[in-house]
Amino acid sequence: MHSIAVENVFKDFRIYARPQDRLLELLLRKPRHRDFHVLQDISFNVLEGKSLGIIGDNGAGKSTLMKLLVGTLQPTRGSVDIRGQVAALLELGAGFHPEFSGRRNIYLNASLLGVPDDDIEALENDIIAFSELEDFIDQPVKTYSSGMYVRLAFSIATMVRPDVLVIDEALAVGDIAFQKKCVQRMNEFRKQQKSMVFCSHSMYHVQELCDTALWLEKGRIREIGPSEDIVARYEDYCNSRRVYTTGEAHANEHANDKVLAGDAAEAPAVKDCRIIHTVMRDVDGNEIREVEPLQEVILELKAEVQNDAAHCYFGFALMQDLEEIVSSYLATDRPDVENGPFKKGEIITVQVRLSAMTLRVGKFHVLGGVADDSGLLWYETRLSKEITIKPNKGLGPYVMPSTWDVVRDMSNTEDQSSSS
Ligand SMILES: Nc1ncnc2c1ncn2[C@@H]1O[C@H](COP(=O)(O)OP(=O)(O)OP(=O)(O)O)[C@@H](O)[C@H]1O
Repeated sequence: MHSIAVENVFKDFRIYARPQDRLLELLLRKPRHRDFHVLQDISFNVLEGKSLGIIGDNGAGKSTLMKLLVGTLQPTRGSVDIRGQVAALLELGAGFHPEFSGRRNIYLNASLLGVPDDDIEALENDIIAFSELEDFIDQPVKTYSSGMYVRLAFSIATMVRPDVLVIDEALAVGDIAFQKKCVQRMNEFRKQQKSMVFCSHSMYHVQELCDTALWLEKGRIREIGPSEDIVARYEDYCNSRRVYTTGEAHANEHANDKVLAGDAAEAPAVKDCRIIHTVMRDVDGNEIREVEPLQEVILELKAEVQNDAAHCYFGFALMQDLEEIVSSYLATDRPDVENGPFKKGEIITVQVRLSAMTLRVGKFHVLGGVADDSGLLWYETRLSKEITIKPNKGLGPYVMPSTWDVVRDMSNTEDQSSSS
């Protein structure tokens, strides 16, 4: 059964060239606006217990869609149906009264979400503890920083145990430690078979937290499907665009090549190489998502060459929390590793064999990357799926290959002296 059903939704905003046109339109009853089609023909379902990520460029219409879901905006056409109690975390500070203290706002918000006063009393301490705002909870929220606002709003929205949680980009505001807590809380929420819609520019969080992802482009659904696939294709699209911007010099160089080759009418320059996948394999070549400490493993990226005479420099990194590189392996430092020139259409498989996996605990991703010939612009990157280190005995984050030796010198023992 679905908890959210969106059918053929359109949303237009009226744009007035001058503020007074709005009034004139009312008075003269003649249109003085133009319609801006922010969302067009949006349809999707979220099944009970499932989570949907909404991704897309700035201005694609994500926040507008979230507001339609929670009912703060009405669609111009089409229908939105949500079953059950919805808690939302949308615009910063929305739903808070700025003059009230954090504590009063807990009551205000929770009762708006339909929680009876007695229940709010029981939740109050947990909400405050989760938000870590004990010292500020009796201050008016207008004195809060944006991070403090989000802490309180997130704590309230998740603590009141709604059926559907709608969160717009909230994680970006908090610090890393609080982000981790939020992700944990959202995962617990999923385990309780509640539904969630989560809008974010963090592809990592969308991949980790959402079953399905919806890619909005200029107000229309470009793709919807398993979050891993959609995120990968969106990253591909972003990477190719990044080449045109941060890699302008590089792209121009190729554009010039084409002009010189008499091929001026060709489409804009494309990046030299596109990564098809990044995976970790065991020594028998099987893809693995779990690894034992000290296991011999292979990091692999597969790429397609998209331009003739391309020089590509490959690299890998093991990433924990996607913030921290724990080790890297870069061909830019290694003249012995093949770097081309490659031919357009070639499929290249690059492997690095690690004789021992020295991480002892936790989860990580393998990041595969391709740099241009300057070695400075990593214009294409692709993450593997999450890989877990199998539980094992020991302490500390690392394990090193080791051998033991015990040497016994018996020359001073009694046995030795009596026998001599
Ligand atoms: N009330 C409004 N009146 C007119 N235009 C609006 C209104 N609200 C949003 N828009 C426009 O609608 C488009 C989509 O905005 P929206 O905030 O939904 O995008 P978004 O995908 O959430 O962007 P971002 O990633 O930057 O947050 C933008 O061009 C924005 O300027």
